[in-house]
Amino acid sequence: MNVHHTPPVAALELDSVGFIHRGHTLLKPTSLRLTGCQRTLIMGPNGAGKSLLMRLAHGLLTPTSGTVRWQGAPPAQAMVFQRPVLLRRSALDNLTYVLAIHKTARQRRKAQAMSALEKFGLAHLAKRPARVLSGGEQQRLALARAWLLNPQVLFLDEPTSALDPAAIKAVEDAVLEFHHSGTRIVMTTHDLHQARRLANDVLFLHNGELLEHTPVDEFFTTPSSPEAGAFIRGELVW
Ligand SMILES: Nc1ncnc2c1ncn2[C@@H]1O[C@H](COP(=O)(O)OP(=O)(O)OP(=O)(O)O)[C@@H](O)[C@H]1O
Repeated sequence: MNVHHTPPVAALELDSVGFIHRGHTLLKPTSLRLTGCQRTLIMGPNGAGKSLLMRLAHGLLTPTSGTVRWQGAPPAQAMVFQRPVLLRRSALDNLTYVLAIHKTARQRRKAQAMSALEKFGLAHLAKRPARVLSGGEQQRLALARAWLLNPQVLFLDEPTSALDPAAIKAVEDAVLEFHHSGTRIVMTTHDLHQARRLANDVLFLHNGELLEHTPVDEFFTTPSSPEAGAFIRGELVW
């Protein structure tokens, strides 16, 4: 199945990236740089601008000011959403469809798709309509689909917020699997425990402003903004 990459992933640079909608500043000018094969967790209360920042970084939204730039060739990217968008087809066909779009030879599609289903513990559900799968199974199917794209950067927007602990564990294991194969991870979460488990570094947003970009240990032990401190203590309600 996928031949995972070894070349270094291009750095992503945001230079004074802002987003204003109908006169409201939703993201204040934000500059940051993501390099290497890190797991970056974007944290902050509801409405802080986490998803917005991620969509701008992924290129789903165009900033109203500033620039989003890859240093070098833009890498293969995939994005996993809070609620997976799946086709009204079987789990297997959701995957072979993606392979067809990416022009994988017809005779190789089924084997590759089955291999991805196996990797994410879904082989026994291959024939089941994707839309009747449980929330956790659907999310794993979305991850299997992303795996087939062999992304160098994987963006995940609160992929576990609707899941129970066992399903959360399965998704987190899958995220680590991507990372081990050389994929940079950029993920939003509300969950402090999840950030401690997964993050190398943390981006902390509050009211549309990036207040911190720090290694995870530093974020939890010596946050530099009072807002991050309050968030960590559970005092910043959302
Ligand atoms: N494309 C858009 N057009 C207009 N407003 C937007 C757009 N995307 C997000 N917003 C607004 O920007 C603000 C930040 O939204 P965002 O979804 O980024 O927050 P968040 O930090 O991810 O919050 P949550 O934790 O609730 O998901 C919200 O007020 C939202 O309504």
